[in-house]
Amino acid sequence: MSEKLLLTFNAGSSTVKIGLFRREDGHARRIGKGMIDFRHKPLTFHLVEGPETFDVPLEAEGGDVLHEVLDETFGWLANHFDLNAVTAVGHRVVHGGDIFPGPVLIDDQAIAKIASLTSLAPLHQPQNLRLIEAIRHLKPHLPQTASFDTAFHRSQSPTVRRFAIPREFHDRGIKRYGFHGLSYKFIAGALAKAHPERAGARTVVAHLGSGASICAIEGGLSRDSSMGFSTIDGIPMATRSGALDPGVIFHWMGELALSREEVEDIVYHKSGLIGLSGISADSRVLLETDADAAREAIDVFTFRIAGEIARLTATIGGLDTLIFTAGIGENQPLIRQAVCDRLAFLGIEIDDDTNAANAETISSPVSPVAVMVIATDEEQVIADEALSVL
Ligand SMILES: Nc1ncnc2c1ncn2[C@@H]1O[C@H](COP(=O)(O)OP(=O)(O)O)[C@@H](O)[C@H]1O
Ligand SMILES: CC(=O)OP(=O)(O)O
Ligand SMILES: [Mg+2]
Repeated sequence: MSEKLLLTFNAGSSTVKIGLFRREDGHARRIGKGMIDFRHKPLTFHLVEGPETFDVPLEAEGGDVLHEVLDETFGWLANHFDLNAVTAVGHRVVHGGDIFPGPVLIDDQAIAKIASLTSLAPLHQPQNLRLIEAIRHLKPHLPQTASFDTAFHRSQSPTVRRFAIPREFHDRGIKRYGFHGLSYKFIAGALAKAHPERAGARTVVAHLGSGASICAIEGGLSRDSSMGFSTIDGIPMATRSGALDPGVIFHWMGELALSREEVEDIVYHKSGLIGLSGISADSRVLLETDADAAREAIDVFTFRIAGEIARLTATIGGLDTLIFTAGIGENQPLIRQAVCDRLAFLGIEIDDDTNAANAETISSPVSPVAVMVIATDEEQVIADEALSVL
């Protein structure tokens, strides 16, 4: 058995993306990918191998124990790949707090530390831990590694990271961490590779997926981001509110006597595009309907994105390159157009044809800010980081 494979898991709030990589002279080369979307029951495993895609219905139901889902998923993967060749598993872990400055090999101690950060990312961290435990259960001999979303943002200055609250809370971890770091690390690397002349410039990256955030990058380092303490912060998302006046929370809990769970459910699951429109959490659907509420949802979304890009531009003292990425950023010309129209005061100008084609550079030749579309690949970063610690 000469071939060595590496498996990666990218567990977000509602999906798990699986990557399969071949280890080639210290590099990880992607050979397959899959996705399970926990929003849709019965669960299906969406598998991509080269140009082919397969949608496989799963019998397992998910819930708190993922062994069964993974066992079934491995069964299907084994039809396409030699899983006996898998020599390691890499995970995205959303919160590394101040504990993890970079990727680690997972052992009991690391698991305990990851678990200690659960209260800081209640939606993501338990899912990440469940996956790690499920792999330990199914394949106890396989080494596992963790790559942290927060690690990329540790280069932000104390001024950026501090909330204007009493100092004692900052010392107890109530500060801005930032997320989607694996995606931003990938984009910073891809920009440096494709356009070394742009790599050192002032860059803002808009990661617009179901979860969405924006990051200001300078010289490949994170300087500021729209997400701070939690994954609710910043711009509105598919189902999350984005930044919200804390007075609204007091009103809900005080005047309306809603419980913490009810408030959490509103801001994490019932807000953003689904809350604004009452129609769908998927911007594709909203762009295709004529309903006023759908148009308004997109307007609020692009208004808040443009506002945040402007704020981040102030953090890095100007803007040379604006990059759109993730599901919406990579595939939705109308959203990119609407955001860029709102940023026309920066001189930004989009070319309609290249924008419609999702081309790599979509700004017009006269635009002083280069506007780009780069596909992100968080799994590639997980795989590369896994190899770096194994
Ligand atoms: N091919 C596509 N065309 C248009 N929009 C898309 C496409 N793929 C994904 N999207 C949009 O991106 C969103 C999901 O983005 P993604 O980056 O996969 O999110 P996440 O990782 O948070 O699950 C979808 O809700 C949809 O609005
Ligand atoms: C950090 C975060 O919100 O992740 P996701 O978009 O994968 O839910
Ligand atoms: Mg994601």
